[in-house]
Amino acid sequence: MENTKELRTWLDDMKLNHPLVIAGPCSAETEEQVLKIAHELKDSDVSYFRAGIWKPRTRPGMFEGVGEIGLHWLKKVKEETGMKTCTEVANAAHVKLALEHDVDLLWIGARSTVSPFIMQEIADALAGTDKIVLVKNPVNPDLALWLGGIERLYTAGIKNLGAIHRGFSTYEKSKYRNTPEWQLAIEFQNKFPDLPLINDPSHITGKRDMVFDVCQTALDLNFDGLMIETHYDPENAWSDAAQQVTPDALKQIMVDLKVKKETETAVSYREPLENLRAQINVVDDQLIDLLGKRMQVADKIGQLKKDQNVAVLQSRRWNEILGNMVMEGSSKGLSEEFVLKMFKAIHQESIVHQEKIING
Ligand SMILES: O=C(O)C(=O)C[C@]1(C(=O)O)C=C[C@@H](O)C=C1
Repeated sequence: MENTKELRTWLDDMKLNHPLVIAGPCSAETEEQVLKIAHELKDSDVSYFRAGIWKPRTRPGMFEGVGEIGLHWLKKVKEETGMKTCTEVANAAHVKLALEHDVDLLWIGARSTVSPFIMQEIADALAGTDKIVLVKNPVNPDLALWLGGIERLYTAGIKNLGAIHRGFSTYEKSKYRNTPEWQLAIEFQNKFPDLPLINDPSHITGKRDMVFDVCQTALDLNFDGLMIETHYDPENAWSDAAQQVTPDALKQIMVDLKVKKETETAVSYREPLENLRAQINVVDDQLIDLLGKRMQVADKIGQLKKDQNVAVLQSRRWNEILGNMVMEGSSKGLSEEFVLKMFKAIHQESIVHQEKIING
C-alpha cells in the first residue's frame, strides 16, 4: 500500500471547516440514552455518532454491550438527527450485522488490530464495501502491526480508510490510561501523510479532565479528527464512566480548541523561523558530538572491565546518574519522563558499545 492523495478523498469530500468529530457514548445502554445523547449532539461539530454495541472488556462478568438491538437504535439516530453513525466491529458476524443495518462507519478496536487472523477475517467480511473503516492502533506500540492491519483492508478492496490513535498499554503506570507515544503517531504520518488520522483522547487519558489537553496536542500534530466519548450522565455510564464528557462539555471543547494552520508563507513567520532553526541545527550537532564523546569514554570503561573481568551493568552507578540527571533536568525545565527516557536510551547504547568491546 502506497501513500496517495486519494486516501483522504472521503474526508475531503465532507468539506468540513473544522476537524472531523466522532462522538457519542462508550456503550449504547438503552434506546432512550442513545437518542437523548444524539439529540444533544445534533447541533454541534459532530459528523458521526458513535456507540459501542459489542464491548470488548478486559475481564468477564462486566457489561459487554447490548448487541444487535443497538443497531436499530443507531438507525433511529440517523433518521431523527441526520448524523451518520458508527460502531466497533470485532468479527465477521459483527460486520455482517453492521452492514445489514447500514452503519456508515466501522472501526476496529485495539484488541482486534493485534491479531492478523481477526484482521483478515474482518477484511474478508468487509471486502469491497464503500463504508469508511478506521483501524485503532494495536494495544502494543507496533507501527508495522497497525499498518499491516490497514493494509489487509486495503488489499480486500476497502478504499475509504483511516486510523485511530488511542494510545498504548504499558506495564509502568503513568498519568494516562494508555500512553500516547506521540512519536509513533508522527512516524505514522510520515509514512502515510494522506491517510486520515483521528485521535481518541478518551482512551488515551481515561479521565475527562485531561481530554481537552490531549485534543489540543493532537491538533497541534496535524491530526485530522477526534473521537470523543460523550454521555449526558457520564458518572453513571455503564462503561468507562471516568472518561466520558457531557455533550455540553464536548461543545465547549470544540470552541476552545485552537486549530492551527499547517504552515505559513508570510515573511514575518519564515524569517525568524529560519533563524531559530539554524540555532537548533547548531545545538543538534553539539548534542551528537557530545554523545559520540560520551561513548568513547564508555568504550574505555568497557576495555577496563574486559581486562579486569568486571560485569558491564553497574546498577548502583547507573541509578546514581539517573537521579542526578532528573534533578539537573528539572532545573532546566525538562520533565522527569523525558530525562529518564533519554538516559535509558543512552545507557542502552553504552551497554551495546561495551558488549562489543568485551565480546569483540
Ligand atoms: O560506570 C560504568 O561502569 C559504565 O560503564 C558507564 C555506564 C554509563 O554509560 O554511564 C554504563 C554502564 C553501566 O551500567 C553504568 C554506567
